Amino acid sequence: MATSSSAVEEDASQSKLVADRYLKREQLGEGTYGMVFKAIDTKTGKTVAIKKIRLGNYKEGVNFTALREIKLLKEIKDPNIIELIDAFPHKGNLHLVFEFMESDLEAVIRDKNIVLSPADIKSYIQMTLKGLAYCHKKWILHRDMKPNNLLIASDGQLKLADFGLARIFGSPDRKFTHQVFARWYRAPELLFGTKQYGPGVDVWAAGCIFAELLLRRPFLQGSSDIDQLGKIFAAFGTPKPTQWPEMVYFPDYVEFQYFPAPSLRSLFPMASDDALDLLSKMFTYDPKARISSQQALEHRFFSSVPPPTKPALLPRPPPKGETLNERPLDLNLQEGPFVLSPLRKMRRVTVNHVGFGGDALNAGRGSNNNENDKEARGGGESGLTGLVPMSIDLEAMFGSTTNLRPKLNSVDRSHLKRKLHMDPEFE
Ligand SMILES: Nc1ncnc2c1ncn2[C@@H]1O[C@H](COP(=O)(O)OP(=O)(O)OP(=O)(O)O)[C@@H](O)[C@H]1O
Repeated sequence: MATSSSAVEEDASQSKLVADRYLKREQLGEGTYGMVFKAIDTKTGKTVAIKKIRLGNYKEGVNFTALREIKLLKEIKDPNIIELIDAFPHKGNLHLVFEFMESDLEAVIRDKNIVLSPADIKSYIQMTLKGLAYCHKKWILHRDMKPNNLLIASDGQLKLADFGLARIFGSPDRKFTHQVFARWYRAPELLFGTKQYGPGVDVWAAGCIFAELLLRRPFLQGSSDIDQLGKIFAAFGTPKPTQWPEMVYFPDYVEFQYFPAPSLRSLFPMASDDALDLLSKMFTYDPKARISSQQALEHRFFSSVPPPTKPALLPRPPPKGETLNERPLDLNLQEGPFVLSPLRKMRRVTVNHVGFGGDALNAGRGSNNNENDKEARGGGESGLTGLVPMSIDLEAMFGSTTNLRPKLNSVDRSHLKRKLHMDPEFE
């Protein structure tokens, strides 16, 4: 996304120059480590994203190890890893400058106008695994893989963002509202509190992202670490010590009621046999037996038909910051004219998607209640429509699994707030 030199000059008069090089533009958002701003790199004319990391949280400042690791990150060059262009301290904050990315995988998954074909899903998950394999080869773990950390460039390339930051700046604090969602991608060994983990944690998370691409909603949405484990065990069966001998020695190990594994096919009815085989290997409990990112790339899923879609041809949401005005007018998205005569009937009909194909008509819901609307649109939490068949709801299938999963159906309010862009404090 290059900017002409005249545009740079014009901008220079309006915006603030940071570190004598970057013209600061609007704020893009705030994440675990601090604010992110859009900026123009006057040296290259390119648009960049600057992550401003609050050093106040790191009492001794960034130590030498951290600086050495940041230097290492700058040397990572791979088409599926976001490029760290520059790093510098400014006014007590550390600034990390990254290439600017138009979108992210979370936006793709949530965009109801996007239909993802099996070839598209294959392409997105292949790019994810390629980025992971590159870093794992260099012994760098991500540790915080989730769809909004998988950014998408204007040429369709998916790039892993925030690589290595968890190691440098410490594991993100799960107290932050925006971090709660990362739990859904956490491997069972992390949930059991082990401090000795490896690249398998990223492979597990990639498996969750693969599942989310297939289902178009987060796969296992735990409301606490224990609930997350319960949901994992309801999906894949409670692990037996013979299956995963180290499990019982983990610091936070708790014994769960035995629950047999349902068939993977019942969870992902539309996935190919190859996709299911790869998923089962990514979701192997014992991290030592779990498939590696490189082995996953070599799995027959990627060589069987259909071939993965070329990145440039992948369906993508409109770039960030693009307003509806810039898109073709869609009358379905607009409010129609008001009715001036008294209403005879205040009734609205919405369609509720239940499981796959089990649509039920749901009449008379209030139109101003976001949560009701979301629920009515199907899936509760994610509010996704049945663009692709939804998976079977585990509880609906297996009846009472409440011992395993105490809050299976509870809607995560903070997630809703985030998805609806509401203030986390809002009640
Ligand atoms: N390289 C980038 N290009 C464009 N936008 C970016 C880039 N990096 C981050 N952003 C945007 O800035 C915002 C904050 O990003 P950040 O990565 O700090 O947190 P997050 O991904 O929202 O949450 P978390 O910290 O939990 O991962 C998000 O909207 C993100 O899409």
